[in-house]
Amino acid sequence: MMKEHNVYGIFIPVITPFSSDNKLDIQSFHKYVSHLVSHDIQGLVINGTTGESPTVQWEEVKQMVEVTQDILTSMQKKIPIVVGTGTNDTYTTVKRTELAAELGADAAMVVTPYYNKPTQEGILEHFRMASQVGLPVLVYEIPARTGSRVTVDTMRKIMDLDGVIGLKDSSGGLELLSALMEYETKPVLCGQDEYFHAMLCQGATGGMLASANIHTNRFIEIYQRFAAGDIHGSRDDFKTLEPMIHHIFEEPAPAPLKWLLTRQDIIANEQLRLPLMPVTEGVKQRLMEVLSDASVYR
Ligand SMILES: O=C(O)C1=N[C@H](C(=O)O)C[C@H](O)C1
Repeated sequence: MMKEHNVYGIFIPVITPFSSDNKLDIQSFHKYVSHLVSHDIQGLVINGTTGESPTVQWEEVKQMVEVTQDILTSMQKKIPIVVGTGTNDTYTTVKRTELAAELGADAAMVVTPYYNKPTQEGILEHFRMASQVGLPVLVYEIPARTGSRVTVDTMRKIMDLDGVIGLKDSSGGLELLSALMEYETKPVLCGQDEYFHAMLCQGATGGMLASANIHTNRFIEIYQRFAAGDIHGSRDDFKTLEPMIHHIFEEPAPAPLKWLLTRQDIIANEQLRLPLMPVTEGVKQRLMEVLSDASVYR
């Protein structure tokens, strides 16, 4: 199981590949995860936003976790598998966190409850219940998607819960992170790709970055250069990736990413489940402008 000291470096949130008839394409998943695991990544996240969690069934999550475990065993790699278990219903979140623990996941990623707009007290209780399951919990704060924002005060209380090992901060700026850094806090991963370098400078211990599915080694190098103290060099490297990151998030995720992975022949199909739609020609064009063919296939 994951511990606080494992919350650093580059975590890759994986996409969920579908066939053209909208079934889980487990063959593509196998090829794709084997490719990712061949890089020096710190961990994988199944059923995150990038994994299209709102339209993925638990049975499919189970299959993806099992295939990932098989791949890690056969490649003799030991990296944590984090599973997204959070919903806007505390009972279901607890149930899913229990199921993830039974599956042998190393941690659960629990998003702030969305849509029903709970009070700060309700949000704290939600995380208290999830953290009592016994599987380490990574808190996932993403107000732009959830419709609720956790205050610094509440986040500090959540981070103090025994079963919580860290935060994935997709809060949309540096305010939450800098406020937490004023106190002793558990590790925080950047979950907002365009702020990756800025958040490292502010004290983040790494990133959970959908865009690191592409140019994975460059993201790892940026992290490693930063960790070795080369702030300016790592920033200059990161700047070269910013246009790609911008276009990967120009339309709802993970449509642009699925298209790129299909182009790279890593997955068979860019299919998404409705209501998500395939990436438009305009974004494809702009992505191709910033990624020469040679660099896309790197
Ligand atoms: O997969 C995720 O979960 C991620 N969520 C963030 C978002 O939805 O904006 C971005 C991050 O790159 C991955």
